[in-house]
Amino acid sequence: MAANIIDGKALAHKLRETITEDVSQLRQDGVIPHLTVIIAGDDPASKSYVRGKEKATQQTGISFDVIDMPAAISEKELLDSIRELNHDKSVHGILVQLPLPEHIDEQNVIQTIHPDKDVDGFHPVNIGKLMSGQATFLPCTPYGIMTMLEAYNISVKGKHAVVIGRSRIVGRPVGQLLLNQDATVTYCHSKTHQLTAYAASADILITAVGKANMINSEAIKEGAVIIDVGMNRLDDGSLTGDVDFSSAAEKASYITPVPKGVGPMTITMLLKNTVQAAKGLSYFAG
Ligand SMILES: NC(=O)C1=CN([C@@H]2O[C@H](COP(=O)(O)OP(=O)(O)OC[C@H]3O[C@@H](n4cnc5c(N)ncnc54)[C@H](OP(=O)(O)O)[C@@H]3O)[C@@H](O)[C@H]2O)C=CC1
Ligand SMILES: Nc1nc(=O)c2c([nH]1)NC[C@@H]1CN(c3ccc(C(=O)N[C@@H](CCC(=O)O)C(=O)O)cc3)C=[N+]21
Repeated sequence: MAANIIDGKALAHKLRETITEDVSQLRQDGVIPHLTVIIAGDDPASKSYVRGKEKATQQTGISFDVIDMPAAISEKELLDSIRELNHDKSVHGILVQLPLPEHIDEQNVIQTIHPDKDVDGFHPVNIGKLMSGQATFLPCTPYGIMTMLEAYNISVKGKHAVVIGRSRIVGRPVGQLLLNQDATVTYCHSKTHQLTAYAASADILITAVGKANMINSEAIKEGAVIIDVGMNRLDDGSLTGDVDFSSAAEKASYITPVPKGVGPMTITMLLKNTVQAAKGLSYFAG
């Protein structure tokens, strides 16, 4: 079987048209949706992701600013500037780019962002709401994945979904969203025995690890849907996912490429969450 390619970039473009209309309506109503990004240090990959977010907000009419902090910033100073943004009525969304410098406690930072401005969906209150199926900001990458599956009419109900990776920002929440939609979910991670056997039993395989080509066709069931979240920069400067795309595409029914798969959807859902924050609403996680 030759797989259908899930075109995240094209879907992202289509969704951004609706977002642009929403922003224009909000602006007519006197609300200028605004996202503030905080970045600490000068990791080139983080800088490049933030530029991607800036470009996407500009394209859709969302107002954007970035607060650049030195890597040596104290945790207290970082938390103080988040508290200031929490009180600033012109700021609807706050995103602190991860990873943070090692001396800063990531969890303290996330918990300081007001849950109503947490457009990343990382605050424990928002995670708790997601877990209990209440309205909330969904984390952008898992939200983008669910949106892609829906757009391609891929039903998850009753299917075996295997998630490789259990991070708080990708693996865990995407598994929870799949479970909310009646998939049977298995999580795999670095301590999993027989990972290949689990992967090969997946109807839907989500890889969120960060290891180039760790999954090849041997670990894929005929007709499986493959969602590759991995972003790995190779020595030649090119980007690749966790899945060996060409061999996997021979067995899968659907597959996301890297780049132009999950990445553009992540940014689109951030735009959507920011507009939603500006409207003072949140979503239903069910
Ligand atoms: N496209 C997009 O929009 C986004 C892409 N990414 C990319 O997705 C990937 C994952 O990101 P993130 O979740 O933040 O990463 P983390 O590093 O936080 O998590 C990686 C996960 O992979 C697991 N893992 C590591 N090695 C293995 C292995 N050999 N076998 C099985 N599991 C393993 C880890 O297990 P353990 O828990 O046991 O350590 C961990 O759960 C990265 O490449 C990142 O760049 C991330 C965010 C957005
Ligand atoms: N607080 C926080 N929120 C995040 O959402 C967050 C974060 N920190 N830290 C890093 C990860 C990573 N991430 C990506 C977003 C878009 C692309 C993306 O657009 N990728 C393009 C390619 C980009 C390129 O060519 O460099 C693509 O896949 O086509 C990738 C990765 C968000 N993250």
